[in-house]
Amino acid sequence: MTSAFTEQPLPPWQRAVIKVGSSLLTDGKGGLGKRNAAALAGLIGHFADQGREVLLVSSGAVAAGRGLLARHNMGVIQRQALAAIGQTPMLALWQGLMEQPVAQVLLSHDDLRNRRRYLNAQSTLRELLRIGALPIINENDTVAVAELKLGDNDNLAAAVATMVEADILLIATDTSGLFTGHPLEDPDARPVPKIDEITTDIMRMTSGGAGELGTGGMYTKLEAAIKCASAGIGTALFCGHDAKAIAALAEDRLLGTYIEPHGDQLVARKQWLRHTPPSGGAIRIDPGAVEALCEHGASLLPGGVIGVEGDFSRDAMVDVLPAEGSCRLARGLVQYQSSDLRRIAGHHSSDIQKLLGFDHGHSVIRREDMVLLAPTSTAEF
Ligand SMILES: Nc1ncnc2c1ncn2[C@@H]1O[C@H](COP(=O)(O)OP(=O)(O)O)[C@@H](O)[C@H]1O
Ligand SMILES: N[C@@H](CCC(=O)OP(=O)(O)O)C(=O)O
Repeated sequence: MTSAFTEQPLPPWQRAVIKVGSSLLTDGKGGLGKRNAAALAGLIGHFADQGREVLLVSSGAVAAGRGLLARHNMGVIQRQALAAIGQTPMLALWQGLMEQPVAQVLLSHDDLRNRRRYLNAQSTLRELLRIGALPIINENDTVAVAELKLGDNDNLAAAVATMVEADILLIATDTSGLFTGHPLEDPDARPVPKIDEITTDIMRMTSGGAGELGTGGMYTKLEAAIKCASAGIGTALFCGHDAKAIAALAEDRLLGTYIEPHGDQLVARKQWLRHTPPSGGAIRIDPGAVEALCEHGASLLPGGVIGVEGDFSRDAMVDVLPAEGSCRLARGLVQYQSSDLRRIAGHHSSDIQKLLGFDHGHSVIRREDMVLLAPTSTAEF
């Protein structure tokens, strides 16, 4: 077998989701071990020093619980109980290694399917990044009934990457990347450094299943990569206990497998925004806001809103119109429902909390949620 991957450059990124598998966080005796976590924490700290944003999806709660209670042959309920026991030590492990505050975020399948809970999770994650905390995300194993369990953190990591519009998903596991067959069972297995598109032949390479401590093996990692690719996000698989692979990442190089996204994330998102069905609602804005949007590519703030037409909910697709006339300037996903927007229209963003008693952020429509339509716009999109 040719076991060696060679280094390749990674595309530039500003926001990453890093997923760490259980196998990397154990000590060989069934409990938590900190050696690999320390190296990965160092890498995350290095990225933070560079001003880049990282969210961590960490497995290891069940493994940590099992280390404390030495249980074997577990069914779902036993795993859920052990996850509840192990979640705190797992989080404490990371907190002990990080300089920045860590934030526990437990998500379930339900949270991702329910629009309101999804949006709240999204806002909280964005706020955590804004204040410089490290979100540490795991599945909420205790409440997830078997048929609604996400089941593996690879797919959870892809959902989080899409939710926060990450530029890249970095998956740390116990093998150097994808091989053409199971690296321990297939003597002819060769490394696969780069994948343009995940085909059924590529999925078949993962039939060997997971390692002793993992859940989905390479199969769920490729599933995650497929989800990310269609959202314009690249995925990198690397070995989290290989010092060379970690050193390479610190220099924006990859020793492992890179799975290309299908297209430019921004273009894909703007395309999606352009074609999302309208809610029938509209927002009228003053000339200063027209200039900010169309010439400077700014977000729409409440101060520039002079009229709200129709009734719409938070996250509805609304048209943005000038003070008079029906020529649409832009369209976008609104952060405040129409009744709340009427109350904050014309006010400074810093007054939102006082006026509404809550705050979904300082913008009415965030730049990344908006697409410009006016032919005279000089701002991008
Ligand atoms: N084609 C393949 N290439 C590499 N690893 C594979 C392949 N097929 C199965 N595997 C297994 O997948 C394991 C990694 O997945 P998993 O055990 O779920 O790890 P994690 O805990 O990091 O999620 C590897 O250790 C290996 O045993
Ligand atoms: N939520 C579980 C992790 C499940 C999981 O996907 O594990 P892994 O395949 O090691 O990433 C735990 O914390 O133990």
